[in-house]
Amino acid sequence: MSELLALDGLTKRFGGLTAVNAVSFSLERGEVVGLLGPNGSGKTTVLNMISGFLPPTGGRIALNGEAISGLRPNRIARKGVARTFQLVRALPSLTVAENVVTALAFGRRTLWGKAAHEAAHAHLAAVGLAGRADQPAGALTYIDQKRMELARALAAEPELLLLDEWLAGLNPTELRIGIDLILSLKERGITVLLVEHVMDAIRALCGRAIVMNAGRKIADGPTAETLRDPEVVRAYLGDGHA
Ligand SMILES: Nc1ncnc2c1ncn2[C@@H]1O[C@H](COP(=O)(O)OP(=O)(O)OP(=O)(O)O)[C@@H](O)[C@H]1O
Repeated sequence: MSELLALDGLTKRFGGLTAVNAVSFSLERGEVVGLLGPNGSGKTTVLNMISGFLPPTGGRIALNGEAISGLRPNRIARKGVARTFQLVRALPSLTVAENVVTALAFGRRTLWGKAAHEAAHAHLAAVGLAGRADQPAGALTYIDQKRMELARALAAEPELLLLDEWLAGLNPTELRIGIDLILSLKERGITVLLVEHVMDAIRALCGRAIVMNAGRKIADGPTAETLRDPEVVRAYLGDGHA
């Protein structure tokens, strides 16, 4: 494996609040890694800095050895980083396929016309939405909105995919489908960093887990071991989960 992403001393301050405090970690190509921690510990802020939605206050981010810290989101997307958001961002009056076509404009290769529609259909098929391509996005069920969001992220042909609580709100049957979809991304060689509170999903998907508390990284290692770490249990899981 080779290193895809490296964070070095990454810091974000909002006025007097240090939301992310000197966080360092790296991701190897092909890894699926969980980024965990209590509410407000800084996880989404880390994703926002990697994807360029927030400029870091300090520290460095490198993708494939190249500094990307502070670049704008569209530049970072073109270098191979895609993300999902905590709240699904869709254009409800457009069709499902059109929603994916709009995302293609922000990817690594800009596609137009027939090529764009063919690529959109391929991404929809990959997430199990082939039959819904021509429906309005606003008519989709919750799990299908999630699938569409994933297809939109895949439209950027990412090397690194950042999932921000993508599995939240799914029922147990849907959760199984969601986990299988993320596993299919891993099989395609996509590196995934997922912020998630669903521990069953973390255990099923992530070989490694990184845990944050109050802006700092407090643990980083094999998932089972990390979830037993006394500091992680105290700060995040509570005794019931241990
Ligand atoms: N744009 C912002 N301006 C000011 N404060 C912010 C901003 N974004 C985040 N924060 C603060 O930074 C801290 C970390 O927030 P963040 O959303 O990164 O946490 P999180 O670990 O993702 O939490 P959750 O699990 O609830 O999503 C919180 O105290 C939050 O209120």
